[in-house]
Amino acid sequence: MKQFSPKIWKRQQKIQNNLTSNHSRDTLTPEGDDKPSNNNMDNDQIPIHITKSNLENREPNELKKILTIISTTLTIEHQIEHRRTLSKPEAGPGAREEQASPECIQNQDKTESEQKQTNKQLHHTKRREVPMKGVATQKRKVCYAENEAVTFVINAPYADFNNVSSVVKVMESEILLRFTEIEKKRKSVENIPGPPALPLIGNAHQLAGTSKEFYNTLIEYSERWHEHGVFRLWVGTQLLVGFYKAETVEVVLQSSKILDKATEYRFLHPWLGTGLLTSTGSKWHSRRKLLTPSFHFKILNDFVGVFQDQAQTMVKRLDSMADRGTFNIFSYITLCALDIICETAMGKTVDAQGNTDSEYVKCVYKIAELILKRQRTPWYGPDFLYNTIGDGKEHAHCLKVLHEFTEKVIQEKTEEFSKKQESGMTMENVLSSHDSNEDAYMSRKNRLAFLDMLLYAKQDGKPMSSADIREEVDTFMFEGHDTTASGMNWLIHLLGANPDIQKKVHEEMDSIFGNSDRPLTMKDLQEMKYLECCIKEALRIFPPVPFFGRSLTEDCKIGKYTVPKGSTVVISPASLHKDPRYFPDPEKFDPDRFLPENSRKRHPYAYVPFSAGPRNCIGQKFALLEEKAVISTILRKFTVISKQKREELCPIGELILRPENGILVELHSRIK
Ligand code: HEM
Repeated sequence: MKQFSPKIWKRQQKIQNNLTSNHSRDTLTPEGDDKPSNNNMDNDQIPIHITKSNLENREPNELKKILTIISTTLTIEHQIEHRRTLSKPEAGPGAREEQASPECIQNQDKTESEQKQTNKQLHHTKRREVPMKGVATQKRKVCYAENEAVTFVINAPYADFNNVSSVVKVMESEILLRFTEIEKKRKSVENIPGPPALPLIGNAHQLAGTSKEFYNTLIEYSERWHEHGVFRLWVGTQLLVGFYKAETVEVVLQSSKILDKATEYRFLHPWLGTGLLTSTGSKWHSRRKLLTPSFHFKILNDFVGVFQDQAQTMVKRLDSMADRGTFNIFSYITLCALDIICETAMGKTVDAQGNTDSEYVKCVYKIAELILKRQRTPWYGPDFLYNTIGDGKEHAHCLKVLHEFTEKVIQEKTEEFSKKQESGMTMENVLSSHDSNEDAYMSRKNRLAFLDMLLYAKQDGKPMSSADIREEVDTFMFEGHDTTASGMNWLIHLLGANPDIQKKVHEEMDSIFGNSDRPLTMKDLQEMKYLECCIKEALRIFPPVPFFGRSLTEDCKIGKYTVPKGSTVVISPASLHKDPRYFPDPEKFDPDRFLPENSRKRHPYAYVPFSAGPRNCIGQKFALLEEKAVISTILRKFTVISKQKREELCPIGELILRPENGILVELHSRIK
């Protein structure tokens, strides 16, 4: 028979008071006597019964409260109390395990803090873990997972006592709670239009096809429910709400509260950690503040030299394809973009264009493919399963290669940086020595990279750790090359399919460069006004990031609809950008839409290829400059003829929007 100390009893009372505030007391009373001092209980019972019948009639919020109270009050201390009791030989079923732990019994010679420490360690090592979906208990807290797709482990406080029946009861009530919550959620969003959902799997079966089908389904739904501005889907028990009208998108993107990324981004964590793209809360805030100066105009000015050099390398490769019929230009542009981001992010050339066998380059592509596959394959979710299968092993190999590469570069740069610091160089000196001469071509030796800026950056007076730096460098590598590559490829198709528009770009190039083949400068890029309209229009028709997601941390009101907390919001620029109210004849490639006089009055959230609001793309200026530099270098030299019709392009909405069949073109040398 167990004895409970007055302290524990107080906790019991607290639970009881909370539980019985609205309901009849007899359903939830602790077993045994009501009195603190003689509170006898059966060994294989926990002090409180939590059964379906006494939870069934409660509101989900109340249920949640009850379970939170129970787990916060049954603390480590409580368990230690149990251990002490159980360590007595007559203690019953749990006794054997505890007898082997004489340290459990309070040692009078130890100070209180030493004792606490010992108990803590004990608790930690002896704790048994009961796997369970949908809820996590960490020491004192029950955290409710907002996304049922995640599997958590409940470190059930009772598990230490071989008290299986009690654990089962807790689990039963948790499962009941989840179902009650989901049912309530389903009812509350019934008025949001969407396809009928099956029990448990929801609409997962409709989304389970290829990336192309997935993309097409989302586009189709946004067209079907266009006038509502939202549609809902259930992926298992997770609610996804699509937003694709300027008025609804604005509510999410302008909010300073809806800043958390959707849970699907967690598969990027092994590679990118929680860098700027994937972090949340105060970490994101401070990183964003810290990294913004890295996109300073003076730094971007240095990058023009990189754009120029890499675009020249690409044009040399394209020379061998010119005037020779149709070929796929996709990988030429993509490898150029990869070389650009390597050099600008790390100050290192990987020569992807010259060395397509590079292990690093292969792993960059492979890991993106593996991440995407994992996002769409529910059983690939749990790490312990994923790590044992072929894809998981390949993923681990790629991670090793990618991280080792960035770590090596960071180490080399850190050594260089230490030398510079010894000679008294500061961030201010560096920036002032990089006077923004828009007309100058910066030689490779003098260029700065993002990594240099990160080494100089200080957070609360302290430099960033090399792990922090790696997160950000890897994030730039991921976010900063496929996106621009996608944008440039679609643009090349559109220019090649619209000779009149291409002619205007040629005229603009000729007016800036004449017959000269001199290197381009920042000033030249700023003069490319018409090309900029073309780039923006291509980003409208084919947004490189076709969807992005946020997780709602509170209910979100959209007109007559309430999208509940915990839902994933999917913003779809791919659908948003085709709204005929803002873009009449939306499929038409018409760069004039972006002339200042035509875009001034447009709804600010009708066009968001770089997202918008506080979590917009930090690299958008960089991206526009890079696209101008690369495309202008191609068009100074060649005329492009597209060899595909629009319907033959088959866009696939993966992590980025890419053409299923590549971009088939003919290049003809320009005779000026
Ligand atoms: C055409 C090219 C690009 C497009 C269309 C694009 C688009 C986007 C979009 C839509 C987001 C928001 C994603 C989300 O909320 O999940 C984003 C975020 C971001 N982008 Fe870009 N991007 C481009 C180029 C770049 C480049 C070149 C860099 C870096 C050099 C970059 C770095 C980032 C980072 C770090 C974020 C996260 C920002 C934050 O959460 O504070 N992007 N980008």
